[in-house]
Amino acid sequence: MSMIVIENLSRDFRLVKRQHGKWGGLKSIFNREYTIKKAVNNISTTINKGEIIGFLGPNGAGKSTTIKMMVGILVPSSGKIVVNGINPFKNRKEHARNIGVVFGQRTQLWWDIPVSETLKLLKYMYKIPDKVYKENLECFFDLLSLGEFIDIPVRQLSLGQRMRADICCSLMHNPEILFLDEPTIGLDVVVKEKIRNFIKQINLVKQTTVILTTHDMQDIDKLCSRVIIIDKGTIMLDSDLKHMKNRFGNQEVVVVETINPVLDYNKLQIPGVLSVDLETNKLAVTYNKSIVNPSIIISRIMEIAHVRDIRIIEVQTEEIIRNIYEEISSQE
Ligand SMILES: Nc1ncnc2c1ncn2[C@@H]1O[C@H](COP(=O)(O)OP(=O)(O)OP(=O)(O)O)[C@@H](O)[C@H]1O
Repeated sequence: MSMIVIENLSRDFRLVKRQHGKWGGLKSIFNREYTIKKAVNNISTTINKGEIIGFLGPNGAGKSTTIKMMVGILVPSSGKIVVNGINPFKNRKEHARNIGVVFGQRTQLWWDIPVSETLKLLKYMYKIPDKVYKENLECFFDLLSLGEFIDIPVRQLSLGQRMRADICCSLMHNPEILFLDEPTIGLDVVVKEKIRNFIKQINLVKQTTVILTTHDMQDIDKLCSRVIIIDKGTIMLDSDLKHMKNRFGNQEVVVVETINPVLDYNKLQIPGVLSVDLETNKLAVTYNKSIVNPSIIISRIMEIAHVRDIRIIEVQTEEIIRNIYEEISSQE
């Protein structure tokens, strides 16, 4: 079932053109000229119920602008956007009941009151039935360890506690879709892991659709089944995560520890081998796995060395995304 349908969606911003020279500032007051910035340029995609989408792109690519249109706080310049059957901008009230939103950089909680009071206010605002409120509070209490800080005013919370509170509040009304903008930014590894496990669990149990923007590739690896990469307002890649890894991450490295130094390493110059790095008693062979099978490389190594240990290292998502960004920028 389609949860979000986007067709030829664009959003322009009108920027005042700076006039140069001595009288430039004065001239631009009386005779304004504008340039048009195409922040989102004719994008189309469909997101299904229960998907967790990593919405990626370099700084200024158009991620936040797209999310703001999905959330209903920015009106598109052209094109169509339907979220759970609703036009987000025209039916903002109805839309608000369907979505949860968390921006990592700023909180949506009331600064001076404890999280427990905020939750009661949300119950009232969203008209959350007693049963749903109780069930969700019980479920989120343990998963997010709310007990540590639920009665403390928000302004006294650490970043990790505040983020857990924000995520809890965004889900109390059982939204169909959760928008997360950099949910793990600035958090320590333990809290990051807690938040990722929580999102995964909610997605599994409630089939909540999740749209996630992040610059942390561990978020992508641990959560997302699909990634959409945007740059200069245009979708550059919309792919299943596994498929993306196969397409762009076709390199692996065989790392071998040897008993004696390897002398005859020229025997490893076979088609598909990209590089051979040699240290005393250590050898790292990088190869294209769609051209050569690691077993061939390993058997060649066995012929020329006494092996103590052998490992195959997969290329990390971080590196794959970096390769894709580099490829995108080299096409400009
Ligand atoms: N209100 C605005 N007025 C003018 N230009 C804007 C406005 N909002 C965004 N832009 C421009 O639109 C482009 C896309 O911005 P956007 O914030 O959507 O990028 P982003 O992918 O979210 O970047 P980041 O990862 O840095 O948050 C940028 O060039 C930005 O300067």
